[in-house]
This record gives sequence, structure tokens and C-alpha cells, in this order.
Amino acid sequence: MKIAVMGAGAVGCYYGAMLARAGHEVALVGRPMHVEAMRRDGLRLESAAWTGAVPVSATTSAAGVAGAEVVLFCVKATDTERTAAQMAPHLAADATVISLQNGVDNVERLAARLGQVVVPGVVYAAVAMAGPGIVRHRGGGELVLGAAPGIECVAQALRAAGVDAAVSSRVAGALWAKLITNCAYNALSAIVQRPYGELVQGENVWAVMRDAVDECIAVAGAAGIELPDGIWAGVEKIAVTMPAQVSSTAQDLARGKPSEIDHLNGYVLRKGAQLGVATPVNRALHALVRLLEQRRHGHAAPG
Ligand SMILES: NC(=O)C1=CN([C@@H]2O[C@H](COP(=O)(O)OP(=O)(O)OC[C@H]3O[C@@H](n4cnc5c(N)ncnc54)[C@H](OP(=O)(O)O)[C@@H]3O)[C@@H](O)[C@H]2O)C=CC1
Ligand SMILES: CC(C)(CO)C(=O)C(=O)O
Repeated sequence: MKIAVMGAGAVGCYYGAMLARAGHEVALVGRPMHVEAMRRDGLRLESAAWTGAVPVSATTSAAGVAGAEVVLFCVKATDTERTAAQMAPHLAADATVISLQNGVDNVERLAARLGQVVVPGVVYAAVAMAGPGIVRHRGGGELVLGAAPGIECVAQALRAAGVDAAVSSRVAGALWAKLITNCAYNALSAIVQRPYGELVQGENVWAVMRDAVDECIAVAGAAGIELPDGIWAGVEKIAVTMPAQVSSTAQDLARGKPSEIDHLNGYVLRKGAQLGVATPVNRALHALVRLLEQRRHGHAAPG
């Protein structure tokens, strides 16, 4: 299968490496530092199960998606529109485009720019770039893909490559469940720059998380989303299974990069406003992260 990865970062390089290792033709579109390393040394995957380099083709140009049967769209939610516009002129009309991103609105925004169907994907992985052209797998890797024509074939290729990939007609609920977990942890962990295990020991932290989650559940209900059972239990589990983890929002802030907060708590408060559901806790968490982002970008308040 001819596969392109748009956004050669942690997620794109992980699934790209797994598919390339299984013999698929993989082309990655990414930043010069990673592209140069991949062209020179291949794409290196470091995981408990397997470590090594796989040959891939790599380019900094969005034209790298030309001719691909499957495109894994793996940029941050903040880059969706801009990247889609770069990719659109090169994309085959019958390519299967899969969004592997956090947030529930990427598919809609991407499809509007591309003028073609986009398949939602939920990513349950812990992966990070460990250097130019090097991706480190820390755990997980499961994918849930939305039901769509031809998608079972892609899921089969992923499974044969060692990725636990399922197809579900209830992917919207799964995406929202992930969004709700992000709304509970990401901003709090970013504001105090603390891992989850420590975070939840703070006074009233569980109560704040519960309030944020309840608001999200109310917004999802008003939006007609069928959530899976056990949302709060799933949220509680994260502090136990990942006590040493800081959120991706915390990592973005620490690196001075824009975070995805507008597509996490920010999305919930916009959707809540549209649907007449109050979201004061999500609004406060969003506002605090935005203030921190501005401070880190040099827009400090006078005095
Ligand atoms: N990392 C993880 O474990 C998980 C991540 N996710 C989600 O997956 C998505 C991707 O995350 P992740 O892989 O961590 O992010 P990364 O920032 O590691 O990867 C995205 C890469 O794409 C690059 N990029 C952005 N726009 C373009 C473009 N137009 N052309 C070429 N390259 C581009 C970025 O460069 P630059 O930074 O310079 O813009 C970056 O190197 C996010 O929505 C995230 O929330 C979900 C589950 C787990
Ligand atoms: C699941 C969680 C909260 C794990 O860190 C995450 O997706 C993130 O940090 O963005």
C-alpha cells in the first residue's frame, strides 16, 4: 500500500515506521531537521518490542502526498487548516485521508478544506520524538478508526504491521471520551507543570476535574453525542496508569509552542455557548492556559 504521512512528528513517525517496517511504501512530509535525518539514516523507531531504522521517503513539501492511497494526517489541531490547504492540490481524489489527532473538530475542518471525506481516528499512544528522525514509543498504540468505505482494508494493513487497529461506527463517542480526558488533565497539568500523580493530590483538584468533566458530558449530550459508559472511571484511571506523565499541553507550554487548548477546553466552551450549556470551569482552564501561552510568547502584562 502507498501511504503518506502528513506531519512527521511523534504520531506520524510511529505509525509510519510500523507500516514501513511491514513493507509498505511510506512517504513522510515533515520539517527539514527530521526529513534530512530520515533521508540519511532512515526512520528510527525505539520501542520495547523493536528498535531499528526503516527506509522511508521524506520531504518537506506537501506534494509528498501525491499518489498516496492512504494519507495519515498527523499535525497538531492548531495546524489543521493551514496544512490541509498545502496538501489539497496534491491529493488524489480517491485517497483515504485519516485524521490521527486529538480534538473532535479536525475531521470537519479538514474535510471542508480538502473537499473530500476524512475518516476520524482516535489515537491511544504515548510517543515522542527523541531526536531528528527518531521516534520513541513509550506505550500503547491502539487506533480506533471511523467506519467508512475501504477503511477495513487499512485497518487490516495496520494490524498486519503490529498496530492494534479497530473500526467502529461509534468513533464520535470515542473521540469525545478522549477529549473529556484531555479537558480534565491537560490544562491543570500545564498550569502547574506537574505530572498527573502529583496533580490529583492537590486540594480540590479531583472536584475541579469532576466539574470540568460534567460540563463536557452536558455539552456532548446537548450535541447528540452518544458517549461510551464509564467516562469518569476512565478519567480517574489516567492518574493511576500514568502518574509520571505531564500533559501534551504542559509539554507545549514548556517548549514555548502553541498548545491545542483552543481545540480541547476551548472547543467545549464554544460548543457549550452555541448549545446553551454553561461551561465555567472549562472557560477558566482555557483562559489560564491562554494567559500562560501569551506570557511565554513575550506578551507579558505591564508592571
Ligand atoms: N504524541 C502522542 O503521544 C499523542 C499525540 N496525539 C495527537 O496527535 C496529533 C499529533 O501529535 P504529535 O505527533 O505528538 O505532534 P508533533 O508536533 O510531534 O508532530 C507534528 C509534526 O508535524 C509538523 N508539521 C506541522 N505542519 C506541517 C506542515 N505543514 N508540513 C510539514 N510538517 C508539518 C510539526 O512541525 P512544527 O512543530 O515545526 O510545526 C511537527 O514536527 C496531535 O493532535 C496530538 O494531540 C494523540 C495521542 C498521543
Ligand atoms: C491522555 C493524555 C491526557 C495523556 O497525557 C493526553 O492525551 C495528552 O497529554 O494530550
